[in-house]
This record gives sequence, C-alpha cells and structure tokens, in this order.
Amino acid sequence: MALKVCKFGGTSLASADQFRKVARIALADADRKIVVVSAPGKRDKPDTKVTDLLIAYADAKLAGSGAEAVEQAILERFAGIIEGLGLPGEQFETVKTILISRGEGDRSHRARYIDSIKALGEEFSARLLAAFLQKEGHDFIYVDPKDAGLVLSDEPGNAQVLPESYELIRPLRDSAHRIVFPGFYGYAKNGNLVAFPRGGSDITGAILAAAVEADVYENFTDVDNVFAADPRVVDKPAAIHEMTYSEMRELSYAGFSVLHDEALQPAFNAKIPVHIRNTNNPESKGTLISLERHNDEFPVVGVAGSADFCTIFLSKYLMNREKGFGRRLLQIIEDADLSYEHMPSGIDNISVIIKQSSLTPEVEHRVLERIRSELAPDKLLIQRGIALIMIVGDGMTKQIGIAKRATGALSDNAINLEMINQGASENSIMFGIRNEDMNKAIVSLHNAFFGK
Ligand SMILES: Nc1ncnc2c1ncn2[C@@H]1O[C@H](COP(=O)(O)OP(=O)(O)O)[C@@H](O)[C@H]1O
Ligand SMILES: N[C@@H](CC(=O)OP(=O)(O)O)C(=O)O
Repeated sequence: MALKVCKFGGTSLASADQFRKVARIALADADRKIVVVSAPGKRDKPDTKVTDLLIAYADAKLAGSGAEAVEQAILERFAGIIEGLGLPGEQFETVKTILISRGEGDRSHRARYIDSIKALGEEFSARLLAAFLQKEGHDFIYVDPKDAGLVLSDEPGNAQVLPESYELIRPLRDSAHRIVFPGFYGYAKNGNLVAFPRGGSDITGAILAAAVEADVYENFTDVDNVFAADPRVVDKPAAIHEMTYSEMRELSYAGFSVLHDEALQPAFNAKIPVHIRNTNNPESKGTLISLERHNDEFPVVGVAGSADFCTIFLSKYLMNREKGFGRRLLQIIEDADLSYEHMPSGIDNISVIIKQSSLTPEVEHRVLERIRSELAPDKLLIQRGIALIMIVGDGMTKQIGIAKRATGALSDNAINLEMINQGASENSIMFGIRNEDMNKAIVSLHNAFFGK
C-alpha cells in the first residue's frame, strides 16, 4: 500500500462546499493517510482570507480598538462552515471560546502574539474537517503539531523546521488512524507557537511527507496544473505537466505563488515527488515535480517575476585586485541585519540586490554611509522599484540562443533592461527591469518561448 500526504490550500477550504470536496478527495483514495489543511481562503476575488482576518484581529487587540467587528467576521466564516457541514452547535462554541481566550493571551511580544492568533485558522480548519469526516463515519483524527513533534526555530512568522522534527514525526506513518493536520505552524523548543512565513502550509505538507517517507506529496490547489507563467498576468499560459525540483524552486522563489519555495527542500532531500492538483477538478493531470523530467520539449519551463527590489551599485577601478572587497561589502549588509537576493558583478563593479521592504530609509542611510567610508567606491548608486524576472529551465544549458531570444523579446516590447544575471546553476537567467514593465515583460517572454 502506498502512502500519500495531501495538502489542501486555503481556496480549497473556503466554504462548507469546498470542505465537502476536500473530504471527497481524501476518501477517494485510502492511501491518503495524512491530510494537511490551510485556513479558509477567499471564496471570491473581493473576499478576505481567514488568516488576514486573524492578523487584523490580533492587530486590533494590540491597538486596543476595533477587535469586535473582526471577531464577528471570523466567527461568521466558521459559523457558515460549521452549519454547512451539519456539525453540531458545540463546534461553534468551541471555536468562539478558543478565539476569545487566545485573544486575551500574553501580548507582551507582538510577533509571538500575532502568530498565536493567526495559526487558529489552520487549527479550526483541521478540527472541523476531522469532525466532519468522523461524523460521516470515517476513521480520521485531528493531530496537533505539538503532539506530533513539529519543532521549529523560534522565529515568529518566519520559522524554519529543526532537523529533529523528522524523527519525531515519523511514527505518524504507523498511526492506526488517518490524520488531519493543521498547516502553517509548529512549536519552538521553548514551547512557543511559531508560524512559518505566509503560505507556509505547503511547507508543513512537505515536512510531513518527508518525515513519513510518503510515496507522493499531493498539493491540492485551485488550478489544473502549474502554468508557464502566472495565469493572472498571461492569458491562457502554457500548461506544464512535469518539472524538476530545481526548476520549481527557482520559479516559486521568483513569483509562482502556487507552491511555497521553502516547500521544495524537504521534498527534494527525501526524493518525494510533489504532485500539484486541482481540488475543483481532481481528474485533471496536474503537474509532477521530481528529480528529472522526461518532457524536454521546452528548454524553458517558466517565466516568473516579482517586484519591489532595490539595487546597491558600486564601481571602483581595480576592484578586482582589492582583496576582501566583496567580503567587507557583505559584512556591512549583514551588520545591518539584511539578507541579499543576488549579487551580479563585473571587473570593476558589483551590485547587491535587496528586498525593498527590508531597506528602511534609516537602514539605507547607515549602509550607504559605511560603504562610502569603508570601501571608498568611485560610484555608489541606489536604485529602487526594480522587478526581477526569471526565465527558468534545466534544458537551457543545452540550447544556445536562449538569452538572445529573451533579450530580443524584451527589446521588441520596448522594455529597458537594467541588469542581466545568469545563476551559477545555469538553469535560470534573471533580468532586472523597472517595476512598471513587469507584467509586459512576463507576457512577452512567455510568448517568445511558448508561442501564442
Ligand atoms: N505559474 C503559475 N501556475 C499556476 N498558478 C499560479 C502560477 N503563478 C501564480 N499562480 C497562482 O497561484 C494560485 C494558487 O496558489 P494559492 O493561492 O497559494 O493557492 P492555495 O489557496 O491552494 O494555497 C493560483 O490560483 C494562481 O493564480
Ligand atoms: N493560511 C496561511 C498559510 C497558507 O499556506 O495558506 P494558503 O494555503 O491559503 O496559501 C496563509 O494565508 O499564509
């Protein structure tokens, strides 16, 4: 008998009807032993994800006003699900009691308090799905991340799994019952609840799949497959049915929100194939992400983009002969508690690319001052509003002319290139352009490689 871990995203659990679809899928295959769930997501475009409501609730509690209206909105979402699933009224009372008592919890550490509240969306989803499956006569139980041993680093809102989790979680494999498990959070060694970054239920699913050595990690979402570009940007993008871990890692980092980029590593390390599937159309083929792909029809499998980076550019004559220049530059970045995304360089120049959100005016001032005084560059520029576009494909190494095709498509569409960088792994090329050109660039690159 095979063992499958399946994860359902927020859109898959947005309403009682969606919960029923999830239950149907879980029950359709007895191998689906572990079901990981997200908090209810958007029912339609203008709707709000429960996680965002919970964050607003925590913020209002911290601010000391406005919490009642948000509390009402959260309870309404769950009341609709509980009623629609025909669950008893006590379920609603439990949700309400837990929400209110968590809201009254320790607020002395802002980020910890927010994590403790925002994790409730996943906890309630998992408890309600387990209750519904039990009511229908199926042997599913709710398992808490603390009891399972999901131990994370103590970094609120940005936690990472600790290696010992895998051994601790492994026994779930032999559980006598099938399991519903909340995504998105775990516990630090000191007992604090800590959440992964946003979208982190994908990470929980991958960790569980690796820990129990699942045959496949099924990630159910609301699209039939991964597309070669974001379907909200490109009209009818090409469907991609097979990709490698490294291709998906690059693309999810660069903007494919369909799978969290940090979910690839656990699956890759344990060699567990990841199958992206559609909750609303489970018959569709989906996308299989594994070590190798057999379809090498396309040298490029995807084009992704994300906005709002900034570049710190330095040039200095004979930089190449100055020992330790790069190290000292990176030390300044590290001392400012910044992480950098890329660092393209030439003989006499170097650029460091940083997420704009992390570079506040005060940090920027401090960093530029230190660079000026300690590295004495001939030129020092900072440019904001940069979007990074990535074209990715393991087959790129084998084909010549990829960069030419890409730059040709960009120039044909009057998009000015600020920067170009090929990753050391040679399966991606990155283009830096202005934020405002991002969508146009994604469309033109998609059309250049996948036709229209
Ligand atoms: N290249 C892509 N292929 C497929 N979907 C993509 C891509 N890029 C972005 N998306 C978006 O990702 C969404 C699914 O991810 P997400 O909203 O996080 O789902 P979930 O609620 O299942 O976690 C899709 O609805 C789609 O709009
Ligand atoms: N609910 C969390 C975690 C998550 O993974 O959600 P989703 O599966 O809807 O992306 C969030 O919104 O960040």
